[in-house]
Amino acid sequence: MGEQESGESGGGDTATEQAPAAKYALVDPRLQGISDAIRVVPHFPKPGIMFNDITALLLRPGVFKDAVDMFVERYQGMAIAAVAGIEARGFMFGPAIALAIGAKFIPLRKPGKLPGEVISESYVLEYGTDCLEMHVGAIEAGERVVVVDDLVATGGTLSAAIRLIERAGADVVECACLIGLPKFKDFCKLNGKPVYVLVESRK
Ligand SMILES: O=P(O)(O)OC[C@H]1O[C@H](OP(=O)(O)OP(=O)(O)O)[C@H](O)[C@@H]1O
Ligand SMILES: Nc1ncnc2[nH]cnc12
Repeated sequence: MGEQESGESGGGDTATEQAPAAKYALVDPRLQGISDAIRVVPHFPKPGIMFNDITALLLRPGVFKDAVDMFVERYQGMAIAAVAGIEARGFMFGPAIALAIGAKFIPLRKPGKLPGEVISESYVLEYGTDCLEMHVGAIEAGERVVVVDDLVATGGTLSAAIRLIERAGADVVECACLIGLPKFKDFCKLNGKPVYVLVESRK
């Protein structure tokens, strides 16, 4: 696999030359179900954005479990102390992964939501700007962390998450997303950290 780790890349050229329905068949059959369960909504939340909606996947317990299982299989046994989930959609996958691998879950929240002392990092989005916050003391120096979100587009959100965790002295082992937008293929790593993506956005 390349520096942008991808669940779809393991089958090499043979997989990418298949008809769309068989795109992931030679890599891991679960990936096709995951890809098919993601709804693409054109022009949401504003014109020109092809919105990848994971709520349809959440309605299908078998597919939802496949996605969580694939991350669990990747990170179990890697001495991961914490899974950091990005609000809001990273909260839908991160806790299940954390429990399964015996790690703590750290919510990285949008501004003003955490009651304790926080550190903050701002970032630029595909459709705006935002900020992530983490409680001081949630993580200890030297701990190994996986950052989880549903999707990577520009990589700005994950980069802010990495900066937050590194400011606390912890080690980001990898970032994990269900979906990578095609333009993200141009990135190799974010802040020097690998990004593992299960499927590429269909449109
Ligand atoms: O790679 P990027 O360009 O940074 O974009 C990816 C981020 O955008 C979406 O979240 P959004 O900010 O829309 O917030 P939400 O989860 O609260 O809807 C998505 O869930 C990622 O967190
Ligand atoms: N195209 C997209 N679909 C869903 N979430 C997103 N976050 C940023 N870009 C997105």
